[in-house]
Order: sequence, then structure tokens, then C-alpha cells
Amino acid sequence: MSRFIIALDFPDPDAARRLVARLPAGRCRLKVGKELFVRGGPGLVRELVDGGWDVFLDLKFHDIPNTVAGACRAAADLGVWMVNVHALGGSRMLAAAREAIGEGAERPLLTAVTVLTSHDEATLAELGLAGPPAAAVDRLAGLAMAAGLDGMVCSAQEARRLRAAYPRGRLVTPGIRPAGSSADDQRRVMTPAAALAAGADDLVVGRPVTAAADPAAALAALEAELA
Ligand SMILES: O=c1ccn([C@@H]2O[C@H](COP(=O)(O)O)[C@@H](O)[C@H]2O)c(=O)[nH]1
Repeated sequence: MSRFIIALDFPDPDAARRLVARLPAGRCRLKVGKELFVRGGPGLVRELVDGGWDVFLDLKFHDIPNTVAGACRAAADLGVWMVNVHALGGSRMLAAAREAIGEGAERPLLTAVTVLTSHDEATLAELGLAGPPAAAVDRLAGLAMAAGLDGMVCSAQEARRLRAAYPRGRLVTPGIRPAGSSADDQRRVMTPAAALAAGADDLVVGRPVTAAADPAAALAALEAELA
């Protein structure tokens, strides 16, 4: 299975469906985030799952433990491949999320967002978190792994350290950009090849594919960067 997860950030479910129809099945997974979920709802997620796609439901749950546990249970019932929470919710919330998704072979993977890839040191300072993103990522990744999660969402810039610290932790890395392309609102970016070399497992890509005139060709170009 491909390392690429395509972020379906669309304001209109039909636009997402049209994009999916142009993607080569088996060469990528799909990510449904907040915008598309609020527009398309669980029905759209089920439709993608029933269509044979591995779906990463990227809703980044962050609330009191009981509420997050219920949301994770609901996500698992949709048959998604992966669901995530914010590690900033703390140990009790992470443990409740992990317990809620259960133990069965069909359970979704559960990952925790460490520090958003749109954040840099200045953003963290605004939030009262002194120091470089890598220090906060290390702390939050530690919480996630101690709570028994499958891995974390981080920038590929932190992948080498996390891979060394957690050899079995899944590293899901947004902020992937083809060499020389715009970072958009992202702050901690990496190319696909550099991300894989650093130890990333999953490469999350949105606009470089979804905004391309030929999304399948854009995906093929990213794959070629790995060859
Ligand atoms: O730290 C994070 C966590 C999630 N994301 C999501 O990934 C995609 C990235 O889209 P691009 O268009 O490739 O920038 C988007 O859906 C984010 O919500 C992230 O970027 N960073």
C-alpha cells in the first residue's frame, strides 16, 4: 500500500467525489477532515469506506475524556482505517480514547496530533509554550505512546528523533511538499523523499494533489520523487 494519504479538503462532497474518481485506487489512502466531514457527514465517510478506500478520519478530537471516548467509538463504527485525537488533551483523555476503540483486528489505528505542522516557535510562544516545536513534540509523543496509541501525527522534520525513540510508533506526517513548491500555511514542511528517509510512515498531501490540474499526474510525480 502506498505511503500517500490524500487530504480531501473540499467545501462540497461532490467535488471530493470527483477528485476521488480521478485517483488511482491502491496507490493512495484518503483523509477526511473537518471541512468535508461537516459538509458530507458520516454518510460520505461510509461511502468511501464501502468503495474500498482506507479512510483516515482526521477530526483531531480534543475534549473531556468521556466525550472523546464516545467520538472515537463512533468513528470506529464507521469502519475507518485511522482516527486521531490531540495529544494536548492529556493522558487521561488519550487513555479513554485508546480504550474506546477496542482491541479487535478491525479496530482503527489511533494516532495523536503532537504539534500542528502549521505551528512554528513563534506560534508556540503565543500559546505560552516556550522553546522549539521539537521539544513539545517529544513531550506529547511520549504521552501518546505511554497511553498505548499506535503513533502520532507530526512534521517529518521530527520523524528521525521519534523513529529512534519509538521504533514501532506510526509516524503520520502532513506538511509534505514537492521540492520547490509553496508551503502555503504550513510552517514545518518536508519533501516526500526526505520524509521517508527520516522514518515517516504516512505522507499526508492535500493541495499539491487536490489543486493540481491533473491530480493523478501530481500523485505520480510525488511517487517518482521516492523512486
Ligand atoms: O499537523 C497537522 C495535522 C493535520 N494536517 C492536515 O493535513 C492536511 C494537509 O494539507 P495540505 O494541503 O497538504 O497542506 C490538511 O487536511 C490538514 O488539516 C496538517 O496539515 N497538519
